[in-house]
Amino acid sequence: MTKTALVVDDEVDLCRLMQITLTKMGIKSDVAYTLSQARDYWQEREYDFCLTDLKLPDGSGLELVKEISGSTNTPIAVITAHGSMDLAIEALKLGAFDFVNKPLELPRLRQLVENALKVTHQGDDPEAAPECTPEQKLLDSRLIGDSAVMLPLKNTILKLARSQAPVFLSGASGTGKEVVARLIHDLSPRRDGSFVPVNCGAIPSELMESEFFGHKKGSFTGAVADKQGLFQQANGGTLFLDEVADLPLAMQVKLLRAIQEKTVRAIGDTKEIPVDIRILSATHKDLSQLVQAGTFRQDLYYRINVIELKLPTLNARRDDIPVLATHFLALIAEEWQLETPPSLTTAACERLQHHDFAGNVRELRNLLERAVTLAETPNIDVNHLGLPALTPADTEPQAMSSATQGTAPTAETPAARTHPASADTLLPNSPSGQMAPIDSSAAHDEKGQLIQAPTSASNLHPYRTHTQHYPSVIKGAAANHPKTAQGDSAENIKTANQAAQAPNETKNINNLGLPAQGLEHYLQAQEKQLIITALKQTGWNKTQAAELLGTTFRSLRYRMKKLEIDEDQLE
Ligand SMILES: Nc1ncnc2c1ncn2[C@@H]1O[C@H](COP(=O)(O)OP(=O)(O)OP(=O)(O)O)[C@@H](O)[C@H]1O
Repeated sequence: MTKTALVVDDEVDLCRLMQITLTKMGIKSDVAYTLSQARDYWQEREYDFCLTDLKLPDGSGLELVKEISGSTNTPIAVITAHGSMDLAIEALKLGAFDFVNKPLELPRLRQLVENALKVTHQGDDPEAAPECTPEQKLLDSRLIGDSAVMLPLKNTILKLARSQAPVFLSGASGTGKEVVARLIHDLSPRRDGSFVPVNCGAIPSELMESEFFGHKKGSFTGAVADKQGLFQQANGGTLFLDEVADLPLAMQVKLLRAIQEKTVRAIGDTKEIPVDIRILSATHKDLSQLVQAGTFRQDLYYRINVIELKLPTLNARRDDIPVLATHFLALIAEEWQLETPPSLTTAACERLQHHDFAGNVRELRNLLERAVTLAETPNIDVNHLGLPALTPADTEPQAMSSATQGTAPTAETPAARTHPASADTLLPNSPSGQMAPIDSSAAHDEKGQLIQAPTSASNLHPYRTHTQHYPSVIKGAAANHPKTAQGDSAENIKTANQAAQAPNETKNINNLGLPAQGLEHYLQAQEKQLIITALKQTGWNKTQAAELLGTTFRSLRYRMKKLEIDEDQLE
């Protein structure tokens, strides 16, 4: 069916130019020269998208943005006078899909229109129930959790995916910021382009400019060939600036310019190259505080933080722990090629729901990996979790709410609501922890039965996040960080497998289920393995590994010395 557009601008020549461009793209369009005319057209007819100037004779195009995006899913883009970035940002905040600057550059206009049409293609099947759309299915299979805080978050993600606005993902470490960033990209009209994640804290400052913008051969010592920067790699797709707070100030200025101008210039090059990217960014730090402290530029903050999406801590959504655990156990079974998928006993599941997850979802996953490693059978019980026994006081609603760091409902936590278990049932080796076969698709059995990991691999994550491929960073930083290149998902999986299978020390349990060579030896082997896993995940960056392990850099360095962990010997 022919696509249709409404063009709103009072400049007759410009309208003609836009109409000709649209016609060449096979799109029929109506032109309105005033706000009221635009409203009339909008009432009378249906359009696939709208393109409006902001300055109209009888009002502001922002009003139209508010009206259209508030009542429909139809994308509306705005045309802004060159340099009026503030208005463009306001339009994006109000729900505009994208903006284009005057004087109009036709390639940019065509690109915008193509993206708008891709948005309108999404959810084209009017028969499909909202929960059955491919977008919703993808979202549900990758962002696990349907607690009260997750449902509105998922709706917002679907909306944000349709827009081109920069999104800033905030939230504590391990809450899933990278998972969400990937989802926004994969659900967006840019999904056919690349998703380029970059850990801003991992690039040595002297390599930063070359990493982001590229360089020409011979532009500095060591530039033996032309190199494409991350901006160009992300062209047509999404650039995800992870740990954006760690950008040095000098780089912040250059980044701001590239984001505003939508052009980059490689080191040693004379010409600017246009790039079409969407910027997503994230940090677990309080960026507004860093702005106040003067270590993060206000203008860049304003530019990347057009829309902020705050991810809840795991403590604030304890209802999701069973379903997350099921998901991770299925992943572990798949990745480690375990014959029988592991499953949690009721007691173990309840113990998890009472744990204070300072490391959020990542901690849950790591904890389960350790538990599967420790358990001799596929049944994961409380004693495999390595968590201290709960006291009756721990299970009281007040104690639970104090563990939520103020983010969960304080009067009555979700955990307390769903699992009004007595302290007895939460103690290790509770008699309630018996195996019982249940429907493998059930995330949590309300009768308090076993949590069983599904055997189907249909909704498994195709990747393990946190330490992602950063191809450009890796190549550039290789000289300084030779191990970074190995920090990819395959390596993570291998490391996890090693943790599960390889070290004889960790498996060295006698028939009585006790460490054959004594507790001390056994625990040291465990400690060593976990530290190596963390170091490998961070490309042997000790600061980041310490953070992953919830310890300090000094303590990690001390332990590495004590346990004789040496990068060179291990590789
Ligand atoms: N809702 C979720 N569903 C499934 N897996 C999740 C979810 N949230 C987080 N994870 C998993 O938890 C781990 C940490 O997630 P992620 O790296 O996205 O967190 P983050 O907030 O970006 O952390 P950091 O700030 O430390 O970079 C990953 O293994 C990820 O796959």
